Order: sequence, then C-alpha cells, then structure tokens
Amino acid sequence: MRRKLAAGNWKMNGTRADLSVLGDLAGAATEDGPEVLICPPATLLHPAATQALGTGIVIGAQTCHEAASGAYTGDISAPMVADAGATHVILGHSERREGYGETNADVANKVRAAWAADLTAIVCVGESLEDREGGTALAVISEQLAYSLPNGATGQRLVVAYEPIWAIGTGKVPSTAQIAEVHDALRAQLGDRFGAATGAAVRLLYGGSVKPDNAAEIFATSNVDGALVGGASLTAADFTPIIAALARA
Ligand SMILES: O=C(CO)COP(=O)(O)O
Repeated sequence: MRRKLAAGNWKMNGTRADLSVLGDLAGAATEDGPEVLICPPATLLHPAATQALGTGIVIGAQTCHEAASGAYTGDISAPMVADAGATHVILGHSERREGYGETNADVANKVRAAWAADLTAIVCVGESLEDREGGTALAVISEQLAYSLPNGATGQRLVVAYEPIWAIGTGKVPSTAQIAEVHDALRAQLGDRFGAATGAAVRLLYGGSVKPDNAAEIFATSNVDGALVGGASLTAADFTPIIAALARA
C-alpha cells in the first residue's frame, strides 16, 4: 500500500513568522493518515525541521546542487539539506527547469546526490501548454521521466510529481481523464524500467492549482497518491482541507 502524501511547496515565500503554519497543521498529520510534507525556502529548513519534531510533519528542500560541497556560490548541497533536518527534496520543478536551465541530465545528477544523502527525491515532470495543445504531452513527459531518473529507484526514495506547467498558479486544472492518462502512463513506465514492485510502490503526485474545492475530485483519480501544492500550502486554512480530502480518498 502506498502511503498518501500531501506536499506543500512554499516556493520563495515565507519568513520565520510563517512557521506558525506548522503548528496550525500539526493536528492534520496523523500516523495512519497521509504523510504531510512542507518544503519551505532554504533559510527555513532548519527552524522548520526543529519546529516539526513530534508533529509528524516532515520537511523538504526545493532543490539541491549535484555536488556534495565546493565552489558553488549560492548553492546548497544534499548533505546540507539533510543536515538541516530535512528528509525530502523537490527536484526538476518546471520553475527550475525554465528559470535556471536545468536539463533532465542535471535533474538525474541531483537525484543521485539526494539519494546519496538519504533524501527522498520528488522529481517533477510536466508539459507546456504548447505540448498539450500539440498532442505531444505524453511523449514529452515520458522523455522527462526517462532521462531525469538515474537507476536505482525505490518506492521509499522516489516520488514523481506530474505538474502541467499551464496549470501551475493559473487556476486551470486538467480534466481528471487527462490526469489519469498521465499518471497511468507514469506508473507503467516506472514498472517497465524498475520492475513491477518498484513501479507499484513509487508515489505519484499531481500538482498545479490544487485547492480545497478541487482536491477531492483529483484525489479520486486513478494513480493519484497525493498532491504537490503551491499557493494553497501557505496557509493552514487552505492546506488542512486538502490534507483531509486526501485522508478520505
Ligand atoms: O508548482 C506547484 C507546486 O510545486 C503548484 O503551484 P500552485 O498550487 O500554486 O499552482
């Protein structure tokens, strides 16, 4: 059985005062409910991990460098993320691929680094509006998945997030049929590559304009094991009902 996962990506939002959200969410993370993950900006990793102790909430970073240390001004390595108390790292988000030119090969190198530091990698894939309208979405996503993952995936250390770029921060959400088509294809491709058991164990998240009012429908969709939530993870008022919808799914 795959444990469901409600992941919040705070992006470049939040200062120490906003960690009160963790306290407000504490009751929402239960042992037999979905796993609750918050990925704050790097400055908050350590205080967030400290504040989350005992709540059941786990903490993740939003990217990491592929090297463990060295002359990379401004970067943060996977061992540093782990040292801060985080257990997860988002890799290959479209905002990193587009804004920083991260290629599939870069993402695969970062995943290797994350695994070497015992972090669970949440690897993001997703098509542009142009790909969707041109009918190439599935091919684009399949290629991203193939080349963004190194060998050696397990259900424990890999999560894949499907985030159509055109749905991020736009209020637009694919139909549940479109989400199911992609998630079923991801599941099949993971099984072909890593074997049926691993393919069945990797959790698949949907991300892109997940809100309290659409969460239940998305979570009822084939092969959706949770969500990677941006804006609606910034307040407990929005994230709590999303976690509750996932618990009910
Ligand atoms: O990019 C996302 C999460 O990683 C989705 O962001 P929104 O939920 O704000 O659309």
